Amino acid sequence: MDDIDLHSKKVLLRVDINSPVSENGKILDDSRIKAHVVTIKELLNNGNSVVLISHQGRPGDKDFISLEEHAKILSQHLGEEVTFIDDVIGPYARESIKKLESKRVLLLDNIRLISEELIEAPPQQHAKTFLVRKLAPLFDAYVNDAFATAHRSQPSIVGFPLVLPSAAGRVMEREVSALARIFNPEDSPKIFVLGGGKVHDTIRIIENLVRRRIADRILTGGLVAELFAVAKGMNLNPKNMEILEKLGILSLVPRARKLLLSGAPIEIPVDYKVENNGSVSEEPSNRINGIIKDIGTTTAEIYSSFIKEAKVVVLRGPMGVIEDERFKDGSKSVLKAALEGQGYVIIGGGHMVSVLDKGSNLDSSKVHISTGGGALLLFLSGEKLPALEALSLSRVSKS
Ligand SMILES: Nc1ncnc2c1ncn2[C@@H]1O[C@H](COP(=O)(O)OP(=O)(O)O)[C@@H](O)[C@H]1O
Ligand SMILES: O=C(OP(=O)(O)O)[C@H](O)COP(=O)(O)O
Repeated sequence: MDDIDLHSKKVLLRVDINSPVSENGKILDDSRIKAHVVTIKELLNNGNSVVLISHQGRPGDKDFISLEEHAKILSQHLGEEVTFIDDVIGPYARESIKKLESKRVLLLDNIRLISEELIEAPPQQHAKTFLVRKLAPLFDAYVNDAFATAHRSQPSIVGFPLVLPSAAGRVMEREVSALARIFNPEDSPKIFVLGGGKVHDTIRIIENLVRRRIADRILTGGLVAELFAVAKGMNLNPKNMEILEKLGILSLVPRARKLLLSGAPIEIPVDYKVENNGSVSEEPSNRINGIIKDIGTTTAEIYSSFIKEAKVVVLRGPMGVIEDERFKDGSKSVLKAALEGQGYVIIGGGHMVSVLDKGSNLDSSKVHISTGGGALLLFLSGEKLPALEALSLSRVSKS
């Protein structure tokens, strides 16, 4: 933001306020919303008017909701009114942007309401989308503060830097510089605790970690663990297999098997917390009758013993269905073990971060809480992030 003129301009600011959402559509954790206040405040203090864009969830998922509640929460943290615009690239949004006065803030609705936003493609292609062509002419500059979405080559992330003066926001800058500084490939043992539901992203991350020999041990939870359990030939029972099938996770079994046969240091749970007709119990991994909802107590204890020996621990994605209080224990256990251990701890992912005890005062010299999950891990595993590549293209094209 120090490299381009951001004074008294109209600025399009891409943030990532994608947050964990309860079954009834309420925001469960506002960490990501709070994180962007620093960038927004700086832009407003320099006389800019700011239009925010972000996604929430994915079409078809329960957490794919409007950003109206996000605007209310952001207004509280910012201490300024954030006007929610019930539109994205239509005439109402464009007129509101044109009329926006200095030092005011708008938040457009969920950017993934625009079908183009779900397409992954190079910056040159996305610069020609309706989304970019409708919005870019209304702005003087584009700032990308969405580190947590930096791994997505989608229009709102990579399409604008080729057509507007662009810069990284303060959250993006802080994450990239902090992670580059703290993540020393030489430190070992390095343990990765990988859970959650984005299994297609996570297997790609694990393949990178194994190929580059970055991880000394990978402890799995969530749906990631179930993939590797199936790959190991374990019988998870038809109910769990149906869930995995519906999510397209079973198609990843060959890749998981290849990783296991290559000797990748991947651990899977020895027991699970399951739900059966509404009741919760624990079952050994070789006799699963219920629907898997969390790792079991024995697994949590074993994982915790590994974690406490690590020099670096990276955790991303919860061990269980943390939207339900009954299935938070696995995630809480591994987080507790990491924070009590002697190693450096990096915690990422919207859902995993939401499990942290808000009251705990964490030692910033040994803990980095990232706003990113998949983006964090792909960055640590050595992949180039499309958002950063697009910003560097912008600098080249400007010069
Ligand atoms: N065993 C499980 N079965 C189904 N969903 C799970 C399970 N464990 C975790 N999840 C889901 O994973 C989701 C979070 O995954 P992900 O987005 O990858 O994590 P993060 O946001 O921390 O990166 C949560 O919605 C949670 O309900
Ligand atoms: O929550 C996010 O990623 P994460 O689940 O890896 O933390 C980002 O907002 C990206 O969301 P996406 O994975 O739907 O593109």
